[in-house]
Amino acid sequence: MVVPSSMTPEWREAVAAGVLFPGIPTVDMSAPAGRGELSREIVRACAERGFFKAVNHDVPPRAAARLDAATAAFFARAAPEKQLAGPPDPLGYGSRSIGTNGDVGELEYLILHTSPDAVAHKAMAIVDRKDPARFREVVNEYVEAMRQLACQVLGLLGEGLGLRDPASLSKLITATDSDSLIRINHYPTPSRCTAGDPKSGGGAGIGFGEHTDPQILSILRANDVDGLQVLLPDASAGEGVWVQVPPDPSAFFINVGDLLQALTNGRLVSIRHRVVVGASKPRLSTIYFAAPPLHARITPLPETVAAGAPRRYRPFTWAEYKKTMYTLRLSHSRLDLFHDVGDGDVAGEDDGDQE
Ligand SMILES: C=C1C[C@]23C[C@@]1(O)CC[C@H]2[C@@]12CC[C@H](O)[C@@](C)(C(=O)O1)[C@H]2[C@@H]3C(=O)O
Ligand SMILES: O=C(O)CCC(=O)C(=O)O
Ligand SMILES: [Fe+2]
Repeated sequence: MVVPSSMTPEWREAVAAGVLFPGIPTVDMSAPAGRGELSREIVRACAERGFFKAVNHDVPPRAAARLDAATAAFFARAAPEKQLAGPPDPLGYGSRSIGTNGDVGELEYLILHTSPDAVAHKAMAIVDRKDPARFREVVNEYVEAMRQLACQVLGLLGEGLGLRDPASLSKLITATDSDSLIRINHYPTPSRCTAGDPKSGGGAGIGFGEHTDPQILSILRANDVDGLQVLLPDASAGEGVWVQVPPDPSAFFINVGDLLQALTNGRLVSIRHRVVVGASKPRLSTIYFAAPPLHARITPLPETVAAGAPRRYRPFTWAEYKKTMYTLRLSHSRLDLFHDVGDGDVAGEDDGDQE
């Protein structure tokens, strides 16, 4: 387990003793205390942490098991066969390189657009030529389950934030031309040459470098291999601390993306996270990135801008944001480039035309 050096002594002691994983909220999606309490809990987790673990959700275990079997079979193929599905353009199969600006990690991956047409095309062309219908069916089933979970969370956030139309966030991702993605990451066990290399941190290496997710909401599920870490605020150290997220294959880890931070004027925070590898088993993770259509206009929702407070972000489209993001390194704080430096546009002067 990684115990970040900048942790307070109390935290360090508790984490080392295994009695506490500070700051990772767990949310029971079956709403034992009622829907109102559930929506408040989710808003609080997304505002204070930008991240929570969802348990007792409605996603059928079968959907996850079938996708894991199909993707594990894909990654088990010989390299030249997998490379037929790459290089990522930015979708498709990739190995080690992340994006096109020099980022690398100890992983291989598959990124797919979630529209049924795009899934069908990839299934037929590259992923499973022997049985494309099966791959298509398995991916579509999982994507549909993720879309429903994302809508449930965004609906609850809409209620908890007191939006005039509580469905306005979920509507952004349900449009037929939504730009949502699914990504499957496979982190092989570190090779013998790097495992003992002190420069690689005594066996631990960077699987996926630190970053925020650009979209609205990300839903991650992984096998029982650890590695995911989130950067949590540490009031006493004045800087963040990297906290290991204990694996739980039956749960979903949900994080706020940059667009949701902008839509809520910074009330909900897009959390930085990374994957550190070094475990003795390969890690397999699947992430659904819920995104709006390319033309969607992103601007702080009026209800999230406190009276008299400035809007922190200027209006932009998801297409514009994406274009900028692909020119930047993984770790870039890209949302900062969309700060409103303009004419003192304040709450109450609502231009209200959210798409
Ligand atoms: C370096 C990059 C990879 C990335 C596109 C980018 O230019 C910056 C954001 C990266 C990221 C992080 C979250 C997702 O894994 C991802 C698919 C996304 O939408 O933004 C990746 C991009 C990628 O790997 O193509
Ligand atoms: O693979 C993981 O567990 C997380 C990867 C990630 O954060 C991403 O792909 O954006
Ligand atoms: Fe991520």
